[in-house]
Amino acid sequence: MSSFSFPFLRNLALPLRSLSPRLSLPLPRLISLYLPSSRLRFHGVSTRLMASLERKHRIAEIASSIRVIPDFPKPGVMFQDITTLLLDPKAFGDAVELFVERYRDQRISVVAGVEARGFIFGPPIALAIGAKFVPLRKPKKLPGEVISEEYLLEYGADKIEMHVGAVQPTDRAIVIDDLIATGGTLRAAVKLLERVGAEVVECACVIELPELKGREKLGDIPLFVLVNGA
Ligand SMILES: O=P(O)(O)OC[C@H]1O[C@H](OP(=O)(O)OP(=O)(O)O)[C@H](O)[C@@H]1O
Ligand SMILES: Nc1ncnc2[nH]cnc12
Repeated sequence: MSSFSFPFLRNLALPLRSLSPRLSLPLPRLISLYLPSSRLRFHGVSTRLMASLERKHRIAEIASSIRVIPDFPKPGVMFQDITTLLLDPKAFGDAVELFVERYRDQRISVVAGVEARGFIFGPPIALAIGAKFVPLRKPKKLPGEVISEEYLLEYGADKIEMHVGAVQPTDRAIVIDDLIATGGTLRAAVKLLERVGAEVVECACVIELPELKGREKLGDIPLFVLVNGA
């Protein structure tokens, strides 16, 4: 958002240019020299407000790009389909960017992604923040020695596995998935990481289904989500 989106700055620009024709300072710098401090404070608040509105707009676009399919894969489930989000590069990029903004300066060394849809969001986040990506896979997919955790789902039971040696006790990890429903999957992921001594800083999902109260299963581990699903 340029400073000149704010009308009072736009109005100030013309007289300043004529007052200081020989000054070769960039216009924003020129304005900051002339503006009273109260105006600067106002400008700071406006910039924060614009950033917050911009963030809300990006989140609304992400939410509207997710398709909801009733009764899939079984009656009564409102399936949150993120494949339509992936078809929209702006919304997909914004989703990744919002996670990157949150974790960039938190010394995260591991991004653990849950199969299958955590494999879509996890790797670009890991690359952007300079962390390793660790896949948490469904049973019998990983070729090396594994540890595993079983869990219950909204529609069935499952198990996830992690390679022994992929995560060290010194690692600071986040767990990424597309969605939290009952929370069983993320709880199993957290348990895997904690069993090898890593610190789990937070779990992060694009979508939360708040009615299923999944975040309560995570205990003390914070959960960060972008949107609520129906
Ligand atoms: O909070 P929970 O109740 O544990 O459910 C959330 C999990 O369910 C979905 O995956 P699913 O198990 O359907 O596997 P898939 O991604 O391989 O389709 C989703 O991607 C999460 O991983
Ligand atoms: N309602 C839902 N939509 C998409 N994935 C899910 N995983 C568990 N519940 C789900």
